[in-house]
Amino acid sequence: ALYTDPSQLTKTTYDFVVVGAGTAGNVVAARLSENPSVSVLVIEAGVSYVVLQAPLLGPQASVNSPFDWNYTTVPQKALNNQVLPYYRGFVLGGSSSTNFLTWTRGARDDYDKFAKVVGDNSFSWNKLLPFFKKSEQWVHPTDGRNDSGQYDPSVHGHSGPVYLSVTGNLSAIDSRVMATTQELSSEFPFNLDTNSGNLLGLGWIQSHMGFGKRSSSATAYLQPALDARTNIDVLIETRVTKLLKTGTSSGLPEFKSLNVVKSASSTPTVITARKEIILSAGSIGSPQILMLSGIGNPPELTKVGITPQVTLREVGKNLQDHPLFTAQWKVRDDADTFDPLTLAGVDPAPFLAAFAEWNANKTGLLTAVGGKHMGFFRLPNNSPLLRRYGDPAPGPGSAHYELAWQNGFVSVSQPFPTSGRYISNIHVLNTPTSRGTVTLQSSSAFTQPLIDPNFYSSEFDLQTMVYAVRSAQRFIRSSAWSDYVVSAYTDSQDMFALDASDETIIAYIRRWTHSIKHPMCTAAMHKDSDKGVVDNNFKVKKIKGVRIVDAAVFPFVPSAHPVAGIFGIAELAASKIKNFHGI
Ligand SMILES: Cc1cc2nc3c(=O)[nH]c(=O)nc-3n(C[C@H](O)[C@H](O)[C@H](O)COP(=O)(O)OP(=O)(O)OC[C@H]3O[C@@H](n4cnc5c(N)ncnc54)[C@H](O)[C@@H]3O)c2cc1C
Repeated sequence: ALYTDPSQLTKTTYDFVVVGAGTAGNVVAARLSENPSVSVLVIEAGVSYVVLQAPLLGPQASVNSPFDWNYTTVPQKALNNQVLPYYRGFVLGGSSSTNFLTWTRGARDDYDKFAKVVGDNSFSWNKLLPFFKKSEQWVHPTDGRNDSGQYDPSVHGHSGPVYLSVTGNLSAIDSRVMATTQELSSEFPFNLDTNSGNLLGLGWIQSHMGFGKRSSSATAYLQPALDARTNIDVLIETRVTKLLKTGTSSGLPEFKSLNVVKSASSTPTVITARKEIILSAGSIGSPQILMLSGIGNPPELTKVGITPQVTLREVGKNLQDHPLFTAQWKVRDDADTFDPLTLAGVDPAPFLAAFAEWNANKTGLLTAVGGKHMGFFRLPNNSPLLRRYGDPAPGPGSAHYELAWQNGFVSVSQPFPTSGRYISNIHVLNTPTSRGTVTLQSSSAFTQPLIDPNFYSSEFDLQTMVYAVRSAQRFIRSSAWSDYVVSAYTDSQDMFALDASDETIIAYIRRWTHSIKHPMCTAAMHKDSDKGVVDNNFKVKKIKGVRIVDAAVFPFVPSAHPVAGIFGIAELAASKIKNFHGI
């Protein structure tokens, strides 16, 4: 059943207690509850999800929204000391209910390196592929077009819970993008399916949506489990404030209870797990809960008035994220872009009509995300950057940077213009070498932690983005765009000038970079007992009774968008936990 207050629970002891009904938490909870003899409670700080389902409205789900934690970063030195918004889902489904729906697993090399770092072959690409497939169900796009030639069916799942498709509604720029892959095939080769393990090249964007709607871990895993089973309960709008030590096991402190509250002033209710607590509160929430429980780096805990209980120095360290910025070109006034729906101050009629169509039939413009293509690329082998700094990529099949094209004005940081037609380039750094932190600024679970992604603290990261800009410039100057693109947009004019210096490009990057919202690795898995926070079975080191299953456990950020990988890793974790308990 679904509860909104701890006082409504009919019991406070369950076999498994999952903290966070987010992307990974719902996978684990749903899989564990497949066994009717097992009881599962999922605790979620955020709210119920029902809205947030129209794919094109993805970005509206997070910005200043009640479905988001509305975190901010500490001032970013390399970004002119700007404080950035740092979005995280605060809702059933977590960030899979508020994200931009892009579904990429990453490269075969990313996971083969993962397996090496954690000393467990189950994390290699070949061993993970069945779990990636287990989470997905390929469906055809809502516009009814034939999607063959736009993905490879053999590398996808066809009966899993999460709907996956190439996005509906072809757009005016698609044929020009495809023409560019032919004209500049050595720099931008076409890749039939960037989710095949072979990530590199330019392909059709795949999104976690089906039948015109977002498919999240709430709609795909949690809701069906709640509808069909009596052994799973979900408690929403309730925050876990700390884990409680309940005894010792094999000489280690055991934490099998936790405190939950409705608000900062409520008296905590204690909830207990007979078997295990699974932390799936995400890369900010999971380390925060560990530190609030006295598990972390002792001097940092003492500083905020918390008595250290277990020394695990890497809790909250190793934060990795992909920086991103957008830049736009003005295109012909008669171009068929989505700008009439999205620009600031435009006539609301086209949007209202599109929304009415989506509401009635789940068809139309809102069923598509803003871009149809993305590409994953590497610095050239002879790049001076690789000579100077070494290659941080997990392997030669991993991407250093990503470019994507949107059929209209898109930005995560710039103000929107009020008129015109545009194409937007998205630039992402996929192998960041900067490392950040999540630390407590108070002993209260209601004070947001200090989040420092520490963007561009490494010169490699900044210079790779400069290379990405020059690459995007070559793309749009190919002949496919000569009768379409008019000029660079005002903000991008200097940067996209043919003779732009590195300094000019860097000034733009420092001004407009934001997070792509992929924070990971803050409770990293490592094979050595004195490194990282969890072992290869997702168990928190030096204590008993707690595992972490979410984005925090990745040892390094994959060289693509992470959500598909998180679903796959959560499927693997659920299978490991079930095997361990023989359920
Ligand atoms: C706006 C946005 C856009 C993104 N776009 C993409 C994209 O297009 N493609 C992609 O691959 N990735 C994208 N991402 C990233 C991706 O969605 C996340 O990395 C992923 O969903 C994280 O999964 P998770 O299970 O680690 O955490 P989450 O899904 O965030 O789940 C954590 C859950 O724990 C809950 N929680 C936290 N603390 C507590 C507490 N103390 N008590 C109780 N509950 C708690 C949270 O409310 C949340 O529901 C985006 C993220 C955002 C926010």
